[in-house]
Amino acid sequence: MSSLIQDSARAGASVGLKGDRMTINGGRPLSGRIELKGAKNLVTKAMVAALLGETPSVLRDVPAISDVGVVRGLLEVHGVKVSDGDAEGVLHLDPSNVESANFVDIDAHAGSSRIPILFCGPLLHRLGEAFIPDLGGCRIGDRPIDYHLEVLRNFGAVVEKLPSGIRMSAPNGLHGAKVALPYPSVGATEQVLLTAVRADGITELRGAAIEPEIMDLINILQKMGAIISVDTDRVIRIEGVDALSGYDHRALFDRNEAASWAAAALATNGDIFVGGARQPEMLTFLNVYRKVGGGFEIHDDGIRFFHPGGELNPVIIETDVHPGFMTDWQQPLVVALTKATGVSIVHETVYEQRFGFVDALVEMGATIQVHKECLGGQACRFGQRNFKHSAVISGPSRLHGADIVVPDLRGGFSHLIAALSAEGVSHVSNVGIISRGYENFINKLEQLGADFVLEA
Ligand SMILES: CC(=O)N[C@H]1[C@@H](OP(=O)(O)OP(=O)(O)OC[C@H]2O[C@@H](n3ccc(=O)[nH]c3=O)[C@H](O)[C@@H]2O)O[C@H](CO)[C@@H](O)[C@@H]1O
Ligand SMILES: C=C(OP(=O)(O)O)C(=O)O
Repeated sequence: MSSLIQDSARAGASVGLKGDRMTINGGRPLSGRIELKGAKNLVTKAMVAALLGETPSVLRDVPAISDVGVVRGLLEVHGVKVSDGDAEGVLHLDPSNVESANFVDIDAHAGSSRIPILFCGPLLHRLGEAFIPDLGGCRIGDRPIDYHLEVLRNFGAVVEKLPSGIRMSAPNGLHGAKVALPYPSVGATEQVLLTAVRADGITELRGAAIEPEIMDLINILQKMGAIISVDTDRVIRIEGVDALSGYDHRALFDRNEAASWAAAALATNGDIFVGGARQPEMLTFLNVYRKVGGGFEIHDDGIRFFHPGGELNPVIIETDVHPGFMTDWQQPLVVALTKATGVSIVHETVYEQRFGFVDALVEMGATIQVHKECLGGQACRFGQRNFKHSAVISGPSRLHGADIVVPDLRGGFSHLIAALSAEGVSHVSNVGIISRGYENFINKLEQLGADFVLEA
């Protein structure tokens, strides 16, 4: 096992560990049981929410992924004492010293993840100012932060762009506002929540994202003392309160990791029990999985995903905001679709550049073409903008081993399962990036019987 990858997950190294390479001998079905912890896309935000409390918080089921390490480092820079609990996956977050912290090291966190932008509201409430370094995250599109900045201005923040990041202040405090998002952005919705809960007065957010991870963040904020109602048609109302306390919360499971292992089971002819996965948050994924021909069984303690034998079916899907088909599920599923008999279409409507990873699949023998047009669904924001955001996948293809370089988190997982399902040997570089969002993926692959060697 690569100690580099495991250490990075614990200590929270920021990005991919270049040089980390796996040699994979493909063609073996992945089979066995793995356990999920909390969702990357909730846990990191829940950690930021602890900044809003006047007393310590306890977060449970925290995965050992590098994105958690990044947020931990940022919180510590701001004076939050973060310590591991007695049990695995428990974090204690004590924000009592935030006001006296001297955050000189903030630049060291530039380019590490997208989470720093969510520190704005809590820091403006506590300190009256915030400095946000340049953001990181997967390069799957331009990923602007214009909605975030506009939202913060609506609350009364003054935003100043600097060469190395953004400085923000709130000379007159933050006040509840009427906000309408042009697109239901997950991050901008979280920005509103984390800012409005302690703003003076009432906030009404229209066009909100309603992903399960956002609903769990609302659960946490309510535990802290916030007053938030979720109405129909993407409207969220927040009554600001004067003070919030800490929380004790078990994080929602990682449905994106669950979908990734489900795709791995299908692509490798395997059978994987994903402990901790739940049906309600995966309803849309399960419908597509069934249409493709994947087998699943729902149990109280998880979901079993398996290839039932026979041919897989092609599908036409469109990624979308919740309750649609999550964009983060798309990349691993495309690998399974290379094994389906016929033509599948995947129209990516959330990110304009999320098909870069298919070049490696084509090199491995897949037949995939990407197009600028909106294929197989409704016209989306990218149709007129020259982005290759629709993929046509013709199968079934027999993939063969190749030398590939992991481009991003989900693309990296897709490359892994492509190599595991291929005939022959593949060399996959830059695999450290995968530990941004997949806890102990090396151990899990070992548990599932994958045949590979790690080179540091
Ligand atoms: C850490 C985390 O939770 N990441 C998730 C989060 O990312 P993230 O919160 O960054 O994604 P958003 O929902 O904000 O982005 C959706 C779309 O809105 C656009 N946009 C967003 C903000 C903005 O200010 N301006 C703007 O134009 C983006 O470029 C993108 O095209 O939601 C995505 C969509 O479910 C997921 O793929 C990511 O895994
Ligand atoms: C796009 C993703 O994450 P991030 O927003 O952290 O880059 C993802 O988890 O697939």
